[in-house]
Amino acid sequence: MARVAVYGAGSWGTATAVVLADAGGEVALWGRRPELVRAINVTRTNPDYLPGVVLPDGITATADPAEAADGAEFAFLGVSAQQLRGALTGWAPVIRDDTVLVSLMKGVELGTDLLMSQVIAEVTGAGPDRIAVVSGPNLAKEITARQPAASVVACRDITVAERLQQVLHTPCFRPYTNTDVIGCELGGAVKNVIALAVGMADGMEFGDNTKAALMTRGLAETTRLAVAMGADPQTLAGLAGMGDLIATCASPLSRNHTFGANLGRGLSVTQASAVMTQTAEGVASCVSVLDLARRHAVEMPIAEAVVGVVKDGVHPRTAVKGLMERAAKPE
Ligand SMILES: NC(=O)C1=CN([C@@H]2O[C@H](COP(=O)(O)OP(=O)(O)OC[C@H]3O[C@@H](n4cnc5c(N)ncnc54)[C@H](O)[C@@H]3O)[C@@H](O)[C@H]2O)C=CC1
Ligand SMILES: O=C(CO)COP(=O)(O)O
Repeated sequence: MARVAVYGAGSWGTATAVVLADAGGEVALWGRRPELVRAINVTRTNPDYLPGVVLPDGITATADPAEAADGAEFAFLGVSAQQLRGALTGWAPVIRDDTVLVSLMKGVELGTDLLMSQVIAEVTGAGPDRIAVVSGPNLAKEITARQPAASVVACRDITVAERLQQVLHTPCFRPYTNTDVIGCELGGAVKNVIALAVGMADGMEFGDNTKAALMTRGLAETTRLAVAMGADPQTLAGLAGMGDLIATCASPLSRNHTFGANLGRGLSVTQASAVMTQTAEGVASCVSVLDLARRHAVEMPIAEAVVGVVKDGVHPRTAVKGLMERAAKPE
């Protein structure tokens, strides 16, 4: 039986703990608020993030990072991307140097433009064989309802990816291995930005043609960036790319889509932020994504339009007009 730690008792950390426990793992779920940890252990639910979902017996919550790390083969990291560096700096001293660090996050660090695997490497000094990523079309609520889903587990060391696949494999959750860590991470981070754009289109009551155009051209610009950064374009055609883009852009459960829809309906960024209780990673990461694009001389017009709306106060309708007025070009 695998002994694993999950750091972050939010929506996705908790849902991942459920998958790991369903797969037979003994799971220590670290939460930063002792009152939530107590509530999880007493009620066997996470009332703040996944109310109504009964947590399997294999999960024990703790507020002590050392207790969570004790004997863990894998440490899954599930806080919001902009908080990872600070949080991991606190946990790193208690995590054994043979524990594999697994990013659950879909964001790019502001200021450094680093992917989460790169932040993990920088903070802990771990090599590529100790850093992995889980990414794919995995909306937490559907996962905890045990609806059939697939995902990607990526590590440069395929044997580590295969072991990770085993510890996450359940009758409802089917992980595929990959060694393209950067491609998987970029697929996850950039689809959040595209989902903001699709959400805006929904909020402005545009129809499916608009959404299909944004998703398809969004995937094209994601793939351009990923290839420029050394990823395999096939990764972006898979679950961590197209798969996650479809789920996130289509689902009202997506926080990024919801945030974008509120902007499209006319809310300001401040108003849209005020009604969010969970993380919408694209809102911060769009800036780092665009930065990466500029550094790698890659055109990302949709990401640029999203940054215009989210950071520079451009009206979503003006942003659409800007996209439509771009010079005509071959596909
Ligand atoms: N919810 C979902 O369906 C999925 C989410 N993800 C990704 O997982 C990551 C986490 O998202 P969610 O769990 O959904 O967000 P969430 O908003 O539900 O939870 C975030 C968690 O991070 C914790 N946290 C925030 N700042 C912290 C800090 N400084 N120190 C320690 N803990 C801190 C919060 O207490 C909370 O437990 C994101 O990158 C998201 O893109 C990936 C796949 C699915
Ligand atoms: O990553 C997700 C699904 O795969 C969740 O998307 P949101 O963060 O937009 O809810």
